Amino acid sequence: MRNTGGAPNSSSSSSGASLRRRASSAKLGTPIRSSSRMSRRPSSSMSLSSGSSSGEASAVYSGTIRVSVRPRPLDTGKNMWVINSDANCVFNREAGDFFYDNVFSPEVDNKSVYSSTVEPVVNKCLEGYNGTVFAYGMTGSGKTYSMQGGEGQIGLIDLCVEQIFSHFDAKTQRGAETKVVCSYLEIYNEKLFDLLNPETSLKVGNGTNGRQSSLRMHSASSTGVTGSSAEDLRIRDDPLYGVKVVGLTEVDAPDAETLLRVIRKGDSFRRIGGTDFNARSSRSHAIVLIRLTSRNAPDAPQTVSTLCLCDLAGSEKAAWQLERLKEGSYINKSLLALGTVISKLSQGSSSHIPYRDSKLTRLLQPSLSGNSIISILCTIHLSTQTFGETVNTLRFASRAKNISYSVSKMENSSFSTDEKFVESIIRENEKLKKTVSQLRQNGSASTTATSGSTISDGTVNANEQMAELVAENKILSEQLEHQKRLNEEVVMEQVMNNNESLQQLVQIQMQYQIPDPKFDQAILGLEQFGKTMMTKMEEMKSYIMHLEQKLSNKEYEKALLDGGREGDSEKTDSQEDQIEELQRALKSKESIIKALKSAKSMREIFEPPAIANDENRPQAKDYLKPIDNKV
Ligand SMILES: Nc1ncnc2c1ncn2[C@@H]1O[C@H](COP(=O)(O)OP(=O)(O)OP(=O)(O)O)[C@@H](O)[C@H]1O
Repeated sequence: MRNTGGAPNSSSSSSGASLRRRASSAKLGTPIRSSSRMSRRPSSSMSLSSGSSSGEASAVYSGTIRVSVRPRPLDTGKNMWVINSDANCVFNREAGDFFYDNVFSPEVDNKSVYSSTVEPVVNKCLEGYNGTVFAYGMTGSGKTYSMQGGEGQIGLIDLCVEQIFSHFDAKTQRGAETKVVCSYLEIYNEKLFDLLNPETSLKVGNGTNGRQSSLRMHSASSTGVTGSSAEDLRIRDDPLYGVKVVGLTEVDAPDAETLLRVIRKGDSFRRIGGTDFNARSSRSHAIVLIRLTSRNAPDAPQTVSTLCLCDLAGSEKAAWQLERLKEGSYINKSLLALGTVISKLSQGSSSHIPYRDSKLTRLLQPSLSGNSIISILCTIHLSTQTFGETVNTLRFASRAKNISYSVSKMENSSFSTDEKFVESIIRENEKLKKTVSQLRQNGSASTTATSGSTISDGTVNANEQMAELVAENKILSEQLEHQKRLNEEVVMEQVMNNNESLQQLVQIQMQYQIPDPKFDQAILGLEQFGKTMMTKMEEMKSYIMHLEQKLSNKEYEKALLDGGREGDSEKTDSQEDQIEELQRALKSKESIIKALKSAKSMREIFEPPAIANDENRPQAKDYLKPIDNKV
């Protein structure tokens, strides 16, 4: 038998000498492959370099996927494989030798596996890089044992939680702000379920007896599948995270105990059932998402990263139970899709990567397409009975080892202009709100403390604040011009909030009659703001028309598909996704119309005689011309 698809060289000779010879190279982190493959990969498994994105210095982490193999201790049958942990090699006379970053001995404990496979990824996550860890292997080979733990062994997920909180607790003591948020979902029969949504009534899926029954929590059963049957969740594109699961529960975890409790609860809703190789087989892919946010000081950049921990369902040959057969076919189909994606990526293929072929690959798309540092733990059986499956797993592992990536740190100093803009505008808005409430207080103080137009100290203070506000507003207006369309919905909301705050300021000035030349500057600033708004409105109007045109084309295409190709559900799904996306984008139309109305009302405020009399100065109304709201 020969290895193909990026698998290491086959060797028919005794492995001893070749293993030792290769050990030194493997330890240096240089994968043993044909020279052409080696030249495509970075020389070390993971490296940190400084890169540049959009003209800004940002740390870029380059490396290959870290691949480790963990054999399960043999219960019965003959051992078919030689495991050489020193050389990080798995060998079989027929299949050849396979080299990875780590090959563990069957006796190894979870802590040792953790320190070589997951800890380096978590370290990087804590610095602000996204990280993904997944356990892959045939049914009963030890994925859940590794990820969740069992038989006195703490799981890799728990060890992640420990590491995260020991780091964050120390950081918090040094004055940093930290936040941990967790989500947990499963993919069962190509549907997505929220494992942190216990509110939803739980039903048991069709068991082998074909009946439906209700359960509160799972219980291991060799005849039925247990777990939640909440609504199927949808995946959609997201400009910040690549993809997003709509409506997925996010739970704040202030400490390790809470996070572990949340994850355990999720575990309890996972679907399990019995297979030939595992009486408590996970029948779904389970994905824990832990989002880490930290800021060393209030003015320091914020670091955001996501750690994605996946316990995949195990591949298996055709099962004897009808329900297992159906699940098995979904599991195998999604693992096949993952294999295809890995294979294409490992070939450096510039052709289409079929991420949309399964929910699993679609969810892992951002990670696999270079947004995340990845470590894969492949679990294997050593027995004769499972020889074919083990070879398949090792080949998958070899292909994964060929994939290289460059991941950027998720720090808001390296966010795109849009994200920075939204962040800054939110901060500005907070400041404006504070100023407005201070002015309100000062204004009422001055009204009670003075008679006629005498100004109190409080009002002078208010004017200083207003001058600051004008300066801030100018910056804000400049930033506005740079914002891109993708974020327009969020941006419009923020712009309107600012607009409202500014209008409140003008109203306060009029109400309390604060005579100060600085106020004129404020008005100029507001005019500039209005002008910028108008330019933006025009841009948005044409963008909306473009979206509406696209939407009607898509609806037409979908109608054709619905009518002509009933069976092609994937195509129509993707069409529906696109239509929903467009409809969502079009929602901003409402915001724009609201903003236009708001701008018009601002124009009416700008008509106080003292300002309108100055003929040499451009008037707010020059910019704030009424606009046809029909777009
Ligand atoms: N390294 C190991 N050491 C000791 N026992 C193990 C090891 N790996 C797995 N086991 C045992 O083997 C059984 C099956 O393991 P596990 O449930 O982790 O398999 P799995 O790969 O998750 O299977 P599935 O895909 O069917 O869910 C369990 O009883 C587990 O305790």
